[in-house]
Amino acid sequence: MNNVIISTKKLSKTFSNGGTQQHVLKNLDMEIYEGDFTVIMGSSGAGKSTLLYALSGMDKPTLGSIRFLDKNIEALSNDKLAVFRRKNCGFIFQQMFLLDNMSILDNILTSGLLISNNRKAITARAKELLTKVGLGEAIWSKFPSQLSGGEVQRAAIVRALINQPNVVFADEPTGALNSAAGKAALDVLSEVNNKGQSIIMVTHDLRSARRGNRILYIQDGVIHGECNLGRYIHGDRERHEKLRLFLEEMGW
Ligand SMILES: Nc1ncnc2c1ncn2[C@@H]1O[C@H](COP(=O)(O)OP(=O)(O)OP(=O)(O)O)[C@@H](O)[C@H]1O
Repeated sequence: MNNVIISTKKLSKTFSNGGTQQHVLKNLDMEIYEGDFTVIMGSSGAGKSTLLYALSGMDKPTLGSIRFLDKNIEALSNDKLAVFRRKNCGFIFQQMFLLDNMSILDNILTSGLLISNNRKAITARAKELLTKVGLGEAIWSKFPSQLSGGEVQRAAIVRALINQPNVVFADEPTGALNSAAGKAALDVLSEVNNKGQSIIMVTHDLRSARRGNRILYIQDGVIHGECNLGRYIHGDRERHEKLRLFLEEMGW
């Protein structure tokens, strides 16, 4: 088994909604392994996104700790956390908008140049990734407002991957994509995972979920079950069936 890259101890997240308290994550202990494509599933409202935000340091837990590499991220100041995230994390979240006043390519280069000053290499990588997700040259100079939702989503995926982060956090990365565009996006995620980057993805979509090698099912604020599928192999019907049976058992 690979090294642990993120672990939580008694992780709790409670929201106060109009005087009532909602305990979404409850004393949750879990580990994420380096190099894994971890998928978080569960019913709507179970707390999948809440968990993803906590693991990635986008949101602070109410109680408990999150060890990410050699840092307890819940204890970091906002500035230190921002530096840590920039160095180690890529985010594919629905609400992570691109900057409106910049072209698609510039949006991606701006992220890339935050941690590297090799403009030539960053530009080449950006163009390669854009092409892989199906965004050809014709749209590189367009502004986000001139693109469809699915095109923006694919550009956001490239932006998340440009710095080759240790961990890519993805929340329904294919949510706005049709079948072909979704496959292209998932192929890029599988490819970077095969090269060693860890991925943690929340999804409801079976086609996306079966890319993962480890599926975690969240229920009642804790990890209720897990399924190890092994590395993704294209066209492997057995793994699809194994995932389907696991989800059926979990009551999905
Ligand atoms: N910022 C917030 N303030 C108050 N309540 C919140 C907040 N964020 C999430 N919640 C509540 O916490 C619960 C879990 O939300 P979360 O988005 O993590 O669920 P999810 O499993 O990702 O759901 P879905 O699959 O529907 O996206 C929901 O009941 C939601 O309303």
